[in-house]
Amino acid sequence: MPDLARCVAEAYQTALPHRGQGKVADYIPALAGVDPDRFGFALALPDGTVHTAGDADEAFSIQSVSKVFTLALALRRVGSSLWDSVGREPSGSAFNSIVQLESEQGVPRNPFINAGAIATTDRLIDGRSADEAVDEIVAFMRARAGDASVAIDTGVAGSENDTGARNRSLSYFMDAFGTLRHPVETVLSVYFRQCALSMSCRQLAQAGLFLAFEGRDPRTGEQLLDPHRARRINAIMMLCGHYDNSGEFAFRVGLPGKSGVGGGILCIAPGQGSIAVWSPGLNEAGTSLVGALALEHFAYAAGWSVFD
Ligand SMILES: NC(=O)CC[C@H](N)C(=O)O
Repeated sequence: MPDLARCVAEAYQTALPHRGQGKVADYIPALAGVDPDRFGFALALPDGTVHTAGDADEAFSIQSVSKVFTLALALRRVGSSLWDSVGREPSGSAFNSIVQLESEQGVPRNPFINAGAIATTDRLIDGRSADEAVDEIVAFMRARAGDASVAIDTGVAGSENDTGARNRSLSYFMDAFGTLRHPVETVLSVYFRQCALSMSCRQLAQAGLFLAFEGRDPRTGEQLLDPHRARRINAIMMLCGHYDNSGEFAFRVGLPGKSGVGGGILCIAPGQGSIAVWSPGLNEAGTSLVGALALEHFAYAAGWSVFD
């Protein structure tokens, strides 16, 4: 059994000299001002232990990492009929690409590209108001993180709404094909807010634990999702979690993961634990450069790659 506290410390120290590398996302103005030198790491274990390093308690915008949780909630709510609205193949394209939507009749490739996440959120709403859906998401994240302070950063959500031409284009294009069941602005009002959830590495790592333990929160014993659904979410994270950088991430880290343009990455080590890292400098595909480096080192040191 590896000394996990030491693996965390070593992964952090190994990636630390690279802090500040990469480019902070600036297409959402509220994210542009985040300090590029921030770097946090948290490993949550099933017995409730959390090993941390660096800025692990500072809240950041989880952005597309939220797509993992809305996928879980949508599957819980509408079951396998979700797959009428979205596929589960890697796209090989950028997170906000529109090109495949035209030739593929408005059905996005997978739930982790923006179009697919918007389609997933549409199904999660399931006839409710946007606020009711957001309340469910926030309540779920608070319960999973074990922390009632988890909240939406309304400044970031407003900024996304103000600069949301691209996401509106994706949504109206899907709407034209009949993919969406609710008005575009209702769906986007949920989507922008889920992306603007503000959480720390410690909170996020704890929130991911149920995915490492077959849909069951190992701390409370609650079965939150059918085991086969948790397994499938991990499969989609492995193949699609980093857009056109998913192959590289699997090659280097070997764990299901999901990145967000806020610089956060959630990684699931099935049967072992859940890891969250945060550092705002991104590689070209929008994945945290320093975060991926730290995860690569950690997975290697702990022997936790699913291919080990
Ligand atoms: N990759 C991301 O994190 C993108 C999320 C962002 N809110 C967007 O929709 O553009």
